[in-house]
Amino acid sequence: ANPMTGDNLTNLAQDDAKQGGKNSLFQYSTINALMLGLYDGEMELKELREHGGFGLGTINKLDGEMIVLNDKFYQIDSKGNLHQLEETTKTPFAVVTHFEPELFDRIDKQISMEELTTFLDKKFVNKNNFYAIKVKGTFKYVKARSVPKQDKPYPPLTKVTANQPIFEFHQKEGTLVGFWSPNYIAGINVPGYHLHFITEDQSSGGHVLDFIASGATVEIDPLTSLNMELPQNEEFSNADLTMVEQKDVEKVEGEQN
Ligand SMILES: C[C@H](O)[C@](C)(O)C(=O)O
Ligand SMILES: [Zn+2]
Repeated sequence: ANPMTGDNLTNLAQDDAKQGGKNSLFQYSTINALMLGLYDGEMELKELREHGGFGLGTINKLDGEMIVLNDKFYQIDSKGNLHQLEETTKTPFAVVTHFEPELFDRIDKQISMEELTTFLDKKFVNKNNFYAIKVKGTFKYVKARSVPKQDKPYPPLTKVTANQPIFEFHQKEGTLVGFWSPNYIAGINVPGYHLHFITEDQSSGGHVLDFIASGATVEIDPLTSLNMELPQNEEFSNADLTMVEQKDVEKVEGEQN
């Protein structure tokens, strides 16, 4: 058919729209919904992958941490064990993009999370854009958590993370996968840094609380659009998503102590 005829254009547009276009941050549900204990979504990983093969999230029933890397989906369960996820798995909250880095750097000395985030803050010149971040290399130390699978009635995320399992890695090869989001996104997504970790030997990882990198590559993909899909279920429809304290989100996402 003539490439310029409607059907091809429509298909192209549909493909692009399906993928949310280039440089787009896709998220399913919102961080406030997750904070309230909305741990069951309809989005299958097969569909999520259409929006990006790079990012993070969790799994229905809050069954562990999810890392999305190179179009594959990994779960870190509450024992710290890594499992590759079936594409029929569903997620209640996920953030992904088609990772196409535009900024590159190399770390050849020891650098803490504090130092690296300060360094990256300077790179994120447009504080109203989103940025996807990949840090791959050797880590002197990584402190990460996972979350145990929950039963109904689901407790709020603050309650779950109050006794979260913590994993510490020493002298490990691995990759940090995640995002930096502007402060105005509070309530929708996690302002600032949200990083997950997967070891190179694909044995473990988790939601990053702290780290010291000692030799790694840094790749950044500035994201200039946001595509959010809202769960169409009873719980989401009935939730008062304004009933979340931002300080609780900071506590849940950062170091508890
Ligand atoms: C609940 C889980 O820790 C998740 C989605 O990685 C996060 O909120 O940071
Ligand atoms: Zn996380």
